[in-house]
Amino acid sequence: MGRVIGLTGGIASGKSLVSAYLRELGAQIIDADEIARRVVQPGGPVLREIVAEFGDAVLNADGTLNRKELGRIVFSDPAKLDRLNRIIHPQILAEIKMLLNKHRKSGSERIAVLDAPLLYEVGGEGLVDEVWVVDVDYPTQLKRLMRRDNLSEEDARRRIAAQIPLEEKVRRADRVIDNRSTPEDTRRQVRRLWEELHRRHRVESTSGK
Ligand SMILES: CC(C)(COP(=O)(O)OP(=O)(O)OC[C@H]1O[C@@H](n2cnc3c(N)ncnc32)[C@H](O)[C@@H]1O)[C@@H](O)C(=O)NCCC(=O)NCCS
Ligand SMILES: Nc1ncnc2c1ncn2[C@@H]1O[C@H](COP(=O)(O)OP(=O)(O)OP(=O)(O)O)[C@@H](O)[C@H]1O
Repeated sequence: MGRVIGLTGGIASGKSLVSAYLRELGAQIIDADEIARRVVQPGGPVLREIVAEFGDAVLNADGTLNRKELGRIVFSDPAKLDRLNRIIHPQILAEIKMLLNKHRKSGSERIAVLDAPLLYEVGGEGLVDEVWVVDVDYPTQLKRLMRRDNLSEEDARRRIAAQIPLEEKVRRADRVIDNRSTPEDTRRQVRRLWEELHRRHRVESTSGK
């Protein structure tokens, strides 16, 4: 009851693609990137702390966070990224814990998927029942990231380097989805894992676990 899968991987490895399929299959998606955007809304303590640390240059004229500018600052300097993480990660984690508790307490049979690029980096694997990692080879990841976010090769490499290496995440994963090939191929793997999860689940409930 209330089972939770942690979905992670590298930047631009294909988590959004996989979580969209999982949603179609009936999963309830909890999106950490979306939570990260919510906790920096104007008027809140997190945005105030960010401005105190990085200055007014990280604000748009309307008082919202200038994400592009903050991204430029933190992804070119690991010490600055660390300072941002110390401000924002505790808030993101608290929000995730609250949503997962709500899901578990609801008694819902629905499977929840926590889509969190930094699940391992923030020590969040203990919050989920199992971890699925979306894998891709480095050249493909780099190419897709540059194209999607319109980044130079150097900037894309830096963003990839700001995370635990994907090979390590793969080693730590319970299940791995290989997203090197076509979206259709990935969809087939996701469906197989989803069916396997339900088979395991049924065995567990009939054996009284
Ligand atoms: C620096 C910010 C403002 C840049 O915003 P931008 O809109 O350009 O990127 P977006 O938030 O969509 O993130 C894109 C991808 O970058 C990667 N990424 C984001 N934050 C981080 C980080 N702190 N460390 C390493 N990689 C990160 C993730 O793979 C994410 O999916 C933003 O990424 C941010 O607030 N980051 C800190 C919050 C965080 O850690 N988010 C991840 C959720 S656990
Ligand atoms: N199998 C695929 N074939 C071709 N392009 C793909 C494939 N999977 C994903 N992409 C493209 O690669 C980019 C990255 O994928 P996606 O946004 O799903 O990654 P993500 O892991 O969610 O990234 P982030 O960590 O930044 O949130 C997107 O532009 C997406 O359209």
